[in-house]
Amino acid sequence: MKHAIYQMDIVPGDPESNRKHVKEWLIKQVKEDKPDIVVLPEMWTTAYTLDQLDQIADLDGEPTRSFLKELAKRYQVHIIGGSFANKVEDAIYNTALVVNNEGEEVYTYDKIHLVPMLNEPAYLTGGRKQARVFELDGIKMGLIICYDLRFPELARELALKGAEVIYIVAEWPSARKDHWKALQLARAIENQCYIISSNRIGAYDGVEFCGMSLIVDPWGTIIQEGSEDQEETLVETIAASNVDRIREEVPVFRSRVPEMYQGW
Ligand SMILES: O=C(O)CCC(=O)C(=O)O
Repeated sequence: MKHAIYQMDIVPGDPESNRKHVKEWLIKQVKEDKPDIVVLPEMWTTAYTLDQLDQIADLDGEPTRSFLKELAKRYQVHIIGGSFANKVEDAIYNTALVVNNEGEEVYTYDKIHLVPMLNEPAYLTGGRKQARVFELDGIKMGLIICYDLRFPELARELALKGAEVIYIVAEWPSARKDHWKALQLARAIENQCYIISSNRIGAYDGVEFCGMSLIVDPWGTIIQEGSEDQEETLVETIAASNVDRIREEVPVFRSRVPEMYQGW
């Protein structure tokens, strides 16, 4: 499955302009080197303009949901649609959306863990729906959002539900870039699955973001790594058969003793 991961910069507080930018990028990708699936970063419509979200967040997923569905259908590409601020009644969620290449919504997820360091809990509501595994082209996939990466329980839960690939959509700051990389390697090694991330570059409100989008294979080897400061696209074809091979070679899942980890 050929991936194109977009490590993009984001215009703060201007969803229209970011949607236009993503559309132009996708059309170019499809023309040059058609991917099967594309991946966008966290909060790519607005960036972390938390104090403006009440005015500029999507309402019940619109218009970003229709925008992504239309793009996916027209260009016949699956879209891991990063995440966007999404107002539902009085609450604003950090919502991720996945659509298939027929323009159908296959998964939606609200970021569970909110970031105290960015004051997220003052503006956003944490998701309380269980993360699920979804399937595209016969590959089982999970998705987490940025700070969720620090909670191994969540990635493990997805792996136990069968995820062969876990996507991470992020706006991860440069100040903690070593954690960004190390945690992704750990999640790939311990869960023996692909970890594929899209992180923004650029800066907002004094916070710099570190790019370094990654494709890590189920052995924990980095097969692609984005730069720290350039908009760029990582293109890579992955084969889910590597997951089974590595799980046979080092049979961690068969060696688990779950009754010893209760209370996790
Ligand atoms: O955990 C971190 O250090 C960064 C998390 C973050 O920036 C986010 O979830 O948006």
